[in-house]
Amino acid sequence: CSRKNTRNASLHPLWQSPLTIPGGTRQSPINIQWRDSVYDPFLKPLKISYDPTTCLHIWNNGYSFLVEFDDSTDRSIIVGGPLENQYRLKQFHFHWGAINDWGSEHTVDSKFYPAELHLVHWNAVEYPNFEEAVMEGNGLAVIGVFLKLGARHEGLQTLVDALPAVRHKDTVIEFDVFDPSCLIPSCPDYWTYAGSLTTPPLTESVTWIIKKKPIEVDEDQLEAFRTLLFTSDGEEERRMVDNFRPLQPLMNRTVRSSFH
Ligand SMILES: CCCCCNS(=O)(=O)c1cc(S(N)(=O)=O)ccc1C(=O)O
Ligand SMILES: [Zn+2]
Repeated sequence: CSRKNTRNASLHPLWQSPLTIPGGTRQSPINIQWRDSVYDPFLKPLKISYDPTTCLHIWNNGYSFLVEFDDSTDRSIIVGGPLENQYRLKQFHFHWGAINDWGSEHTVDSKFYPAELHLVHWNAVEYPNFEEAVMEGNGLAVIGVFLKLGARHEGLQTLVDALPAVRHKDTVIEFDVFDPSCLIPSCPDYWTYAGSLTTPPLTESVTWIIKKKPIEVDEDQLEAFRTLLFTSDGEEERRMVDNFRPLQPLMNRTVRSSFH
């Protein structure tokens, strides 16, 4: 995908909040320049163990659609990789574009993918709840997975089939069994860097783990994302597209890779 200068997400109504928080030194998303990333032989493989029955519901929160999980126990966790502790799965969501030329939040060598999946986890070893973890430098760990146009993704289809039920902001549907590991590439390679939430409160509390390999989804599945609405039932409809934050300055950060 080539970078389009018509990508005016920074002017998008979604981003009333400041593009970069004043004094922010580790904001997300960023461009990952492959040749500038540094192989770290001490990075461990990321261990992912999700219990599909911890899945609760899908809801449209007016930014994206989120699949939320029961994070009251350690049944769905990640450990290893760059992480000192184990982190509990809270939710996953996506960012996507109006067209296939852009949509991801992170870029690789300035290339955009049409969409990006984020699996949000929090450090339940050191913090009592998610809200507190959101405010701490090592509070969150988000796995990022790029989506590229290709073959239909059967695991994603069960999610896509539920989207009409959450078309409007603040609608929710029960979704009681789903294993999100089917959305994560089997290739173990990832980049990792210290960053932030890409939506308010934009806190600098995220250890980002960005998978090198994308997953493939087909055009119909991307189009299904674009049928969602930012707006509530009864409001003038605004299609939920381009729900990504513009790229932020790398500043004094190094992106590490788990691979040569
Ligand atoms: C207590 C305030 C939490 C705000 C952030 N919530 S979150 O689940 O971490 C999240 C992360 C992200 S992101 N892109 O992973 O930073 C996007 C949306 C949300 C959300 O709340 O919808
Ligand atoms: Zn996100």
